[in-house]
Amino acid sequence: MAASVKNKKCLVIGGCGFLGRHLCEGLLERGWTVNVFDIRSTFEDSRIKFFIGDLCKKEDLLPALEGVYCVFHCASPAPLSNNKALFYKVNYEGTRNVIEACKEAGVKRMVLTSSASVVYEGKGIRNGREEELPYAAKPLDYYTETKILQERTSLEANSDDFYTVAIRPHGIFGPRDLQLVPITVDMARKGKTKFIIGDGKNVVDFTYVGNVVHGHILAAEHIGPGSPANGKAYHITNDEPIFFWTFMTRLLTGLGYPAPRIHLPYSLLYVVALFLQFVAWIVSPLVIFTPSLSPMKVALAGTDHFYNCENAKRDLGYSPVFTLDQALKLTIESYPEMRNPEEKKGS
Ligand SMILES: NC(=O)C1=CN([C@@H]2O[C@H](COP(=O)(O)OP(=O)(O)OC[C@H]3O[C@@H](n4cnc5c(N)ncnc54)[C@H](OP(=O)(O)O)[C@@H]3O)[C@@H](O)[C@H]2O)C=CC1
Ligand SMILES: CC(C)=CCC[C@@H](C)[C@H]1CC[C@H]2C3=C(CC[C@]12C)[C@@]1(C)CCC(=O)C[C@@H]1CC3
Repeated sequence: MAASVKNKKCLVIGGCGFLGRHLCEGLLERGWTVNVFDIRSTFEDSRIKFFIGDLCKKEDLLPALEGVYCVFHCASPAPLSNNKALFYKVNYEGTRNVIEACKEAGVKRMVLTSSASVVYEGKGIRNGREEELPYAAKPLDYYTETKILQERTSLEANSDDFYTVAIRPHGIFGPRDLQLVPITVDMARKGKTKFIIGDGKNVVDFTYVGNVVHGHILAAEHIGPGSPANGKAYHITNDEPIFFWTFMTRLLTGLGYPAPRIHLPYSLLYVVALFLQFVAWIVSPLVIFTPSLSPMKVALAGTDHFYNCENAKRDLGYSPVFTLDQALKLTIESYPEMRNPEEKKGS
């Protein structure tokens, strides 16, 4: 049964990021008192108390944890940054630090933002269930490798004195998104979205940020003494699997760009991505460069990866609040600056 959270105080670690800020807005609407902890400041809100610091430093965290009922840990370095040292420092060592600081400050609950990619290693996943999918034995990138360590550490910390739960969103998109929409538009403006990787029939989940926020808040309201959610991981999706390339076509055409139309062999692109990754590794002692075509991106664009969220429905009372149609409309409308500048000239 969901606990009453009226005026309970939470801390959103990573609250100045894409998901974090939406989470703060959702929590405030739900009646929570919200503190934000982040390494940077990106917005102001008189209802929120901001703490700027590094989650890897306990002395930075402790003041922000005073009187906190639940911590939402959704901080991470940028998923596609490929910075191995930073991923380990923040996602693994930093999360251990967050757990220690929570216990020292007497915080009893933590909701971790994990990722559905923790079970993904480039092979197709269709309607994947949490209890049927092991952690990826061969993660495709350092980000995923450290998200696995982060989730495992967080769930192992679960006890009757400190309740933890992990939310595994997949392919989050929405207003103020820093990954999916900006990268896709950048590719479109460089003429790189005319290609379809593979046969274009791979089915995936994309999850609207409002639904991810809803899942996080439900998780915080449900963990506690005797809850089946304690120490568990939950897939949170839109529950509307879609062809990856149908989603991309709707996003691109909705922003005034042409639809992808030229098929390229998946295996060829994957080999090219592996070669570029090898070259980047060879030259890394001299220069750091992150190829835009990575094995992870190619795999995500060319294989099935959609997940079952029945466990979240059963244990958390989750169901998506926004449909994919509503979500795409809200997202496209929120990005006037991302529209194709050529469409005006053509009209
Ligand atoms: N975007 C997606 O599609 C998905 C995201 N996720 C997970 O959701 C969470 C949020 O992702 P998203 O909102 O996209 O990411 P963002 O990068 O937008 O937000 C993360 C925030 O955490 C901050 N941060 C990073 N390092 C530290 C640190 N050492 N101390 C304090 N704050 C720090 C970031 O600051 P800075 O920008 O300066 O690094 C940023 O403000 C992440 O855990 C991610 O793994 C899971 C599935 C899909
Ligand atoms: C037309 C075309 C190929 C556009 C590129 C879209 C990509 C930028 C996104 C498609 C799937 C997205 C995705 C993530 C980042 C952006 C994409 C690769 C994550 C890796 C972000 C962090 C996660 O935890 C998992 C996400 C999986 C899906």
